Amino acid sequence: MIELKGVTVRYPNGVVGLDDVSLTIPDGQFVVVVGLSGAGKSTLIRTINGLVPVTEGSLVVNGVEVAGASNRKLREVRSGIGMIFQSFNLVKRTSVMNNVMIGQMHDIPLWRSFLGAWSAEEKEIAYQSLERVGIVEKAWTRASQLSGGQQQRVAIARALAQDPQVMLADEPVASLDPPTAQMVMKDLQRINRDLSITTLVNLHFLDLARQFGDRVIGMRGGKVVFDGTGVEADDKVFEDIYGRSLTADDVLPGQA
Ligand SMILES: Nc1ncnc2c1ncn2[C@@H]1O[C@H](COP(=O)(O)OP(=O)(O)OP(=O)(O)O)[C@@H](O)[C@H]1O
Repeated sequence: MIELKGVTVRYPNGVVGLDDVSLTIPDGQFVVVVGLSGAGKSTLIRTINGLVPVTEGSLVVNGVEVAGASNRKLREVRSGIGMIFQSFNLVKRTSVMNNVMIGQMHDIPLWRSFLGAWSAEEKEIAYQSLERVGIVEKAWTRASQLSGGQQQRVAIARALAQDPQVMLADEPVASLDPPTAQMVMKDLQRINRDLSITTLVNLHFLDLARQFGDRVIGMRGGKVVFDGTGVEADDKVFEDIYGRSLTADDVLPGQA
């Protein structure tokens, strides 16, 4: 479970990234977070992962208080959280397999990961993770030779190999074409349902948010301004979240 109570995040330059946010995200929920650029979506994800310190309030992730936590505690929290980024963040010049192995690295001494001296069990976990995203035949391909959608699948497999309780995805489909964006969102949804991994996905396309958000959280100016289901999130709700009328850029191209 993820629980924020009155969480405010103030960056060192004085900008408020989160403004008195209270949220409870039960285990296994699939949550889509929407809002314009600068609304605080990335700050929310980075705060849950302990990368940005909580200025005020309480944030408990899987039973651990993150606000004011020691580096050791933060490492413990992070080991249970898989991260997915817009830009995939793979090591491009090495194989898919090695990239996925990096997901298990918090359990593996660094020298072994450099030598690629993986145990049979570690390899099995990596294969299973690649199977979950349907890309096992690419295990020994260099990451640089994959399409964007394939790279994002490898990034998802890398996160899965970590055996996370929570998955945080920051604009995971923003660099992908519309059909590939659909496929990657379906991968995330299927994994959430099959493995009950609590999943938070930042999105800016409202049609994807409606389609995939069992729960949609709308942010504006660091505050939660909507919290409901994808079905409830009609155009009026999105206009309130965005503080403006909707435009063609707000939907995935080809879906309008
Ligand atoms: N490291 C930082 N230092 C100072 N201010 C920051 C920092 N990171 C983000 N901010 C500010 O915090 C606010 C929230 O930003 P955040 O990146 O969380 O928004 P976002 O909704 O994820 O937008 P985007 O989709 O553009 O990333 C913005 O005003 C932003 O300028």
